[in-house]
Amino acid sequence: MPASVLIVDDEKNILLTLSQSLQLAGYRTELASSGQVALDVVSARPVDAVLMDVKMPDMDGLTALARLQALKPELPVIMMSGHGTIDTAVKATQLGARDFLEKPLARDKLLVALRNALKHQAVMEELQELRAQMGRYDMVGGGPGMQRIFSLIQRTAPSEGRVLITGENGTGKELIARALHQHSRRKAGPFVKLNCAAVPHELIESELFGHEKGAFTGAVSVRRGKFELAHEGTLFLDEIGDMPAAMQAKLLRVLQEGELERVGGTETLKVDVRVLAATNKNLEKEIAAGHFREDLYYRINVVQIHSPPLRERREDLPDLIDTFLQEACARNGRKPLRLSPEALTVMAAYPYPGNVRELRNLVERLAILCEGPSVSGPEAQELLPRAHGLAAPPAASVPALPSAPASAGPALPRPAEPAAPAGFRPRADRTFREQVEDAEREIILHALAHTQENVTEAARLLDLERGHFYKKMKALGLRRGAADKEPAAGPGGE
Ligand SMILES: Nc1ncnc2c1ncn2[C@@H]1O[C@H](COP(=O)(O)OP(=O)(O)OP(=O)(O)O)[C@@H](O)[C@H]1O
Repeated sequence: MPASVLIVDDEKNILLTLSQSLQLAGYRTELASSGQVALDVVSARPVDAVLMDVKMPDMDGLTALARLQALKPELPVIMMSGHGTIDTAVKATQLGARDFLEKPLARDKLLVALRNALKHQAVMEELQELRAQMGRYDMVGGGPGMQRIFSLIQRTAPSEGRVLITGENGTGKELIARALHQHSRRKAGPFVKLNCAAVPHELIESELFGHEKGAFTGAVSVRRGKFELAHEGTLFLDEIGDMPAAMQAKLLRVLQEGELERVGGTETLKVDVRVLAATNKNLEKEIAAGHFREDLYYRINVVQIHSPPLRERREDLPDLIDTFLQEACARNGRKPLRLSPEALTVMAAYPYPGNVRELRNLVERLAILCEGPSVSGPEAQELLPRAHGLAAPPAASVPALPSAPASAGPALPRPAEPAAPAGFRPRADRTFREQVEDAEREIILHALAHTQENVTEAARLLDLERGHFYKKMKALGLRRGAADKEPAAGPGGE
């Protein structure tokens, strides 16, 4: 349907000439002889754009513009005037006019202004829609990759279909699983997670199916498994590619029959669970190598959602950085920080082998270490792992960071131990104590980054007792972030 333009002018000839001209260009037109009539039309029915004279009796164009903006702030209005002064044009723009044209109007200019206004409008509407979707899914990113994911979530969530979510570590697979649950018919039920890679092989069966009292040494009481806990809800099997072969066969049976027995039990339990699974492995290759059952693969892979690595969707970086920066500033009780364009350029060039999780950690460090109010290019450069090959900047306020892998490999490599902050330079403007604290903070943040924010694992890596590690974090002003993956109870706790 052609776009409709409301033309507002007290001169009848102008109304008719403009109307003819716009209709010839393919627009529908409505005519209003005063500001008040324009307001009535806009209140009564949808209009795509307004073209309005400034000088009119009764209500002048600027007053009408202010009222139209109050009524429909998103409606694009182009003002026109035969007596246009710079002052009037500035005022009109301040009031929200999209453009200002001088009379007599040149047809070409008018059509270009109108086309631009409508295009701008369409982009704004699209953005609003995306923002609404992001808000709905707790996920940030307006690029084509994320749009595809939002659209798949929207279509898949309400079904009972099993979904396999693939992608490198830290790309947001768990967020996708949670969004699928939150928008499913099971949303009032539980969302239960099991990280198959985090549970010792000998315990995975009892984690999934539960056990009876005395089933094995240490089974001192009956315990319900994740399947039972997820009854009438969703079970998210993270890192399913790491599930031991014997368990794959047992899982297949539950998926086929919806029945299970607790370890050491004889009673058959019926469960109503939707299973979502995620992996950073290529399961087809795992099948070819004999590590994963093909029949299980087809059972869990009814719909596949791939979460691309961050380096393949750099267009999402500004939004992600902005969101994480504001969150981190609020969490650390500091005024909002801004990223300078130079800092954004530096950050956009980094490959993020640890994907969004790594970005989030880097931004958290910025919020803790940068003095602000805006992050400079050298500060951002100093923050990024050196192995990325960026030239060392002159002395900056952020201490140097340890090396990290330069390649953008398929998964975030985890060193056995976090490296000490190599390249740490003494600084004349910090006391010895402050520099020691800076270094401690760096080591802790680095350990957390390499254990995917798992506090227990990070403490273990640094050979610190967990309670001591917490105290140290607190003393250094580091709080547990929202992304903290510390399990609440038992391995893979939700
Ligand atoms: N699109 C996004 N918007 C906002 N935050 C995101 C987005 N994607 C990922 N994150 C954040 O990045 C971190 C890692 O996300 P998540 O745990 O979902 O990744 P994952 O792919 O499941 O990782 P892993 O494979 O290591 O378990 C979390 O803090 C999450 O909130």
